[in-house]
Amino acid sequence: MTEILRLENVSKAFGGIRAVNDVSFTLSEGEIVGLIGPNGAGKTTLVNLITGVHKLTGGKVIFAGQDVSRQKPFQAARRGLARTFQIVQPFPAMTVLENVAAGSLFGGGHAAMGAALDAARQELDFVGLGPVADTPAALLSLPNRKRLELAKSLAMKPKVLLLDEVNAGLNAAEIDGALDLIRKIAARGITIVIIEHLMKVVLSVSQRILVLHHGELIAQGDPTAVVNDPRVIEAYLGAKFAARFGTAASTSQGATSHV
Ligand SMILES: Nc1ncnc2c1ncn2[C@@H]1O[C@H](COP(=O)(O)OP(=O)(O)OP(=O)(O)O)[C@@H](O)[C@H]1O
Repeated sequence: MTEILRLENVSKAFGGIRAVNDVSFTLSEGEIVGLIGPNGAGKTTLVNLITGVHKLTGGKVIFAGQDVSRQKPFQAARRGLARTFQIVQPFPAMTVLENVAAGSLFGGGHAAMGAALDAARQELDFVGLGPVADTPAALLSLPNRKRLELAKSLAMKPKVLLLDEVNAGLNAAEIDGALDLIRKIAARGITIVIIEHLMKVVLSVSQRILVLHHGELIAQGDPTAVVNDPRVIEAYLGAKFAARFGTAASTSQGATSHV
């Protein structure tokens, strides 16, 4: 598989707090990777480091072979590093279509309005919002606002898409729909990093899982092996969870790596 993103010993300190500490991993084109860890583990900070929102205290971010450690957020977006936010905030008075076209213009996918609107229509059809393209964004339901957020990111022509709790607040059926869409996005060759607290969801969609704890990457690997990893159980999952979900452990022992 072709490498698209590599973090080398990435760190971020806020004063005395080491929010991210010496984290290294690589992502391949088109893979879906779950990023998990307790509250305050450093997940959102890591996304902010990858997308140029925060300056690195140490280490390097390499995107498509290029050192992008010092990039600004707009440069990250234009390169194809897109992200969604925990709280979805569309421009409420603009239509659904206009919101997505704005994403396309910002991301540099299309410089001209006509081309941006065409791309926006395509992405709205892809996420299933074609029929409500001319509706003001304020009138969308929560699941549809989340789809809108995805369409906006896709209009930026991303190569890597970082999804920060994209399923929060959705019911089981809505989550299934969102996961189908995430798989369809990955099938286009876009790499997906999904931050998610619902383990059932992470396990059903991720090909690989990264575990952060106190800013450190304590394990990475195959989902079954990760949920059976004693360090991950102790730091995050708890023994009760492991007993429920970890039964297939013996088949893939050794697939995690401690770092
Ligand atoms: N801008 C900031 N200034 C100071 N400290 C920060 C800042 N952003 C994050 N932190 C601290 O860095 C640590 C990691 O926070 P972060 O939000 O990245 O964790 P998280 O894993 O995303 O948590 P959650 O699951 O609750 O969203 C926390 O101790 C947090 O208080």
